Amino acid sequence: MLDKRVSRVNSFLIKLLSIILFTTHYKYCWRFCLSITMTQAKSDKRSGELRADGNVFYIKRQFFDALLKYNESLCYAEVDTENAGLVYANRSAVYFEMKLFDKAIKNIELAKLHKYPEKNFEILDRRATKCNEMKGDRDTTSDPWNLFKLTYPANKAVPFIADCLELKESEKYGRHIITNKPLKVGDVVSIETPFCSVLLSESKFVEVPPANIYQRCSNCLQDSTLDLIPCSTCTKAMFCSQECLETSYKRYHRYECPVMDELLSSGSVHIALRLFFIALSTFDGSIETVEKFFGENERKPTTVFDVVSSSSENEKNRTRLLAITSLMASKKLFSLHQHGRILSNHPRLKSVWEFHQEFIESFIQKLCRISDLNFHGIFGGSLQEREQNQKTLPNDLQQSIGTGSLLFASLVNHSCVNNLLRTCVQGKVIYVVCRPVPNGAQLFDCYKTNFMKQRKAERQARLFKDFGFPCDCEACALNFPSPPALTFKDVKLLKFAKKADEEILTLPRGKAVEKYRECCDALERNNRNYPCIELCFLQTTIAKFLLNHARPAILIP
Ligand SMILES: C[S@@+](CC[C@H](N)C(=O)[O-])C[C@H]1O[C@@H](n2cnc3c(N)ncnc32)[C@H](O)[C@@H]1O
Repeated sequence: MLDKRVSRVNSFLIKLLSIILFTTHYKYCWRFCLSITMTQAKSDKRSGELRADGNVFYIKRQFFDALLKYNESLCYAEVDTENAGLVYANRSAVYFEMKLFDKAIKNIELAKLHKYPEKNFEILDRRATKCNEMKGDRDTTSDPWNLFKLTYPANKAVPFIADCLELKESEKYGRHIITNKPLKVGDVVSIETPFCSVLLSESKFVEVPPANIYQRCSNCLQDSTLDLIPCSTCTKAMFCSQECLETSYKRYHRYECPVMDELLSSGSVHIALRLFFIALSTFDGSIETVEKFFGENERKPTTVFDVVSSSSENEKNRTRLLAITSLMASKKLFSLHQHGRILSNHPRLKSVWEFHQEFIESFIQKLCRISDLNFHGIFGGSLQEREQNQKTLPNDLQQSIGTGSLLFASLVNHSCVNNLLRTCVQGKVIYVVCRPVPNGAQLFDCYKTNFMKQRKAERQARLFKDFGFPCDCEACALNFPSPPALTFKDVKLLKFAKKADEEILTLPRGKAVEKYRECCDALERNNRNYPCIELCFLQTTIAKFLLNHARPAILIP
């Protein structure tokens, strides 16, 4: 009994003490909740451990895993020590074994530039000589860019889209894109580099490749067969070239570098903050000028079509920033807690945040609302070679690797019976025509609610909830039947379509391209029968082909 009373008194005293401590030191408790993780520092010890892990994979001829470990090791290598040189030399050995002789030579040069021990230069020189002798041995004809080229001359103002595309505006559709020329199935109408894109390191919503940040360029999202160079300061960003490194540093990485760990685990916060950093750099770091510029141009609706091709790069970026902030925004209210936490602890931006918090919050809130309707997923194929007996599943063709803000694609409206397919090659977003489009007609993407996969009520509810418009596309207005109610009209074509669908992923690249072209022709010639099961099959087949063809040309064993 006595014990019980003592224990109750004790627990009361502990609670009282905690309350006193919390209230007297609440300032510090608050600070503790607010603190952020700064990016992990370089460490030769860690670099050495990772290199050793890479060597184990190299010996087992698991080159993909070896390169990943070497990349991580490079990121941790301290500046001006021999560690980086040793890793570059090891990477050159992997590329030599893979018969990628240009990459092997490039890595030998990098090793020499990064303090690789001079006494061992001889080993590298011998490898370089062999590379030069064996160069040309490897077939690189399977480059996806052979197929992904604009079908028509480029638009003068927007050079990455076909010149037949025009921007229109109407009460019903808002801004939208039409063609002033009939378009055929298979036509490539845009190849867009996102204005800003971020690599995902993890995501609650989609599966992201492991160690994604050591697989692709942090700036343009290219994979470069893992031949990347590290940021010289942080351990969480790699680049496909010196140019990408410098561009990224100039545009945003100088602000991201100290807080990369925090950004990479922050999901969609990352892209909103990156856009804010780009805005800041575009105005030479002056938040006052950013505020003035957006204040003055607030009511000036701008699109990518307003970018003046003869203007300076900085002028173009100002217009592009206005085009981003002119995109449609949702009405949701986003929590800016995480953004604020990062900025208020940022070693360079603390005071900017303190004195301009109101403007920064309203600017970031706007970006979050825009991202809700307009940011696109960026996809990439796995870089790792599969085992022969492992069947390729359509869902595995491309994985989510990043998020991007796209100035042109964000002007393309939705239809449940879309006439465009979207695919991604090396971080660029490509639109390919998948149904004939007559002169003057609108181009439509599909916001994930295709009539072949979902019934009308379900599609309409989702579109209204996520994008706020009542869809009355052809499929919704004419009540297109969804499978299994969808019937066939031409049994011969149905047989062809089924066979093409079965074999498109297993044919060698060249043969697959021929089959794809046959499918495009069949879709073009039989469009009058739309909708029917055989044409829907053909569309699924070309979609699969485009995803598969967009995968990296060189896979790593
Ligand atoms: C990515 S934006 C497309 C461009 C947009 N129309 C504009 O003016 O900026 C997406 C928004 O466009 C509108 N939208 C897209 N497809 C539509 C359609 N089929 N009918 C009506 N509005 C549509 C919706 O408001 C949607 O939230």
